[in-house]
Amino acid sequence: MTAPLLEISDLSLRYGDAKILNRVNLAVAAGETVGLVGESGSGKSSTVRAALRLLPTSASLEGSVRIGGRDVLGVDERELRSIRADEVALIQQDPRGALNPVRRIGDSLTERLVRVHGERSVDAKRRGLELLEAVGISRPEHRFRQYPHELSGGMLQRVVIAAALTTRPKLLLADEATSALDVTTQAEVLAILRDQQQERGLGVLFITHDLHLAAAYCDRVYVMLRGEVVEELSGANLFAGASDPYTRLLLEAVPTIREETT
Ligand SMILES: Nc1ncnc2c1ncn2[C@@H]1O[C@H](COP(=O)(O)OP(=O)(O)OP(=O)(O)O)[C@@H](O)[C@H]1O
Repeated sequence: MTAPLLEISDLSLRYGDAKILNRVNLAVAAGETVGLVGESGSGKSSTVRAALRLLPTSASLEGSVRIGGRDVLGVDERELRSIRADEVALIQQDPRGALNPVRRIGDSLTERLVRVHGERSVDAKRRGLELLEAVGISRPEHRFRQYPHELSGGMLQRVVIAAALTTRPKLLLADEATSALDVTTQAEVLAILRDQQQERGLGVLFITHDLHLAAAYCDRVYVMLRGEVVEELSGANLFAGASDPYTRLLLEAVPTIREETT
């Protein structure tokens, strides 16, 4: 087996006396979709943000995170920027928060390629347009010139996915990336992510509250409780195979959780 794209080992996180993560272990290999589920506050987002060193300075971290074999917690700022630029992309729940409201879609889409990767703007534009088409946006030239407020939430999330893919990451961290979308748009966006993943052999860490979605969409699923990974199951076996009492409780509470999140 090849080395995982993301390997989190014994990761612990504290803010002062508050212990947020306790010896978290998880891995994502190329081509794999790995779910991370657990109730609100269990530490899912903190795990992802810690993996990218996107935490406030008050955070104290122990353990190790390797992305593409590189030691994220040990590298200097320069190498950290290179890991973030080359290896990984983060997609969050709110596309409006991810896009600058006063910049055109096209500029948001191409700026990392031009500014971080030094591509010529004409090449960046070509790639941006190709990706808009790939994520199912019609008339990409027209959309390129528009501003975020002119697009629906579903369309914007497609733009965010396209923007995440511009720099050809190997690993996608999707933190409730489809949770704010209506069911039909969610299904479309998930299908696009799956296509892109298969085409590029991306590894995806997929954080979700939705256990049915995790079971259907993920190859493997980690279950978190109060900052710890309590169980790891295959997606297909999530509902039938859970042995941890908390996982069982979480699964039994599914209708309630789904109502709360809609
Ligand atoms: N900057 C911070 N300072 C102190 N505590 C924090 C900070 N950020 C997060 N926390 C705490 O860490 C815990 C885990 O939060 P986190 O957002 O990782 O959970 P989550 O599982 O992603 O929840 P949700 O699904 O609601 O986003 C929570 O108790 C939260 O209050």
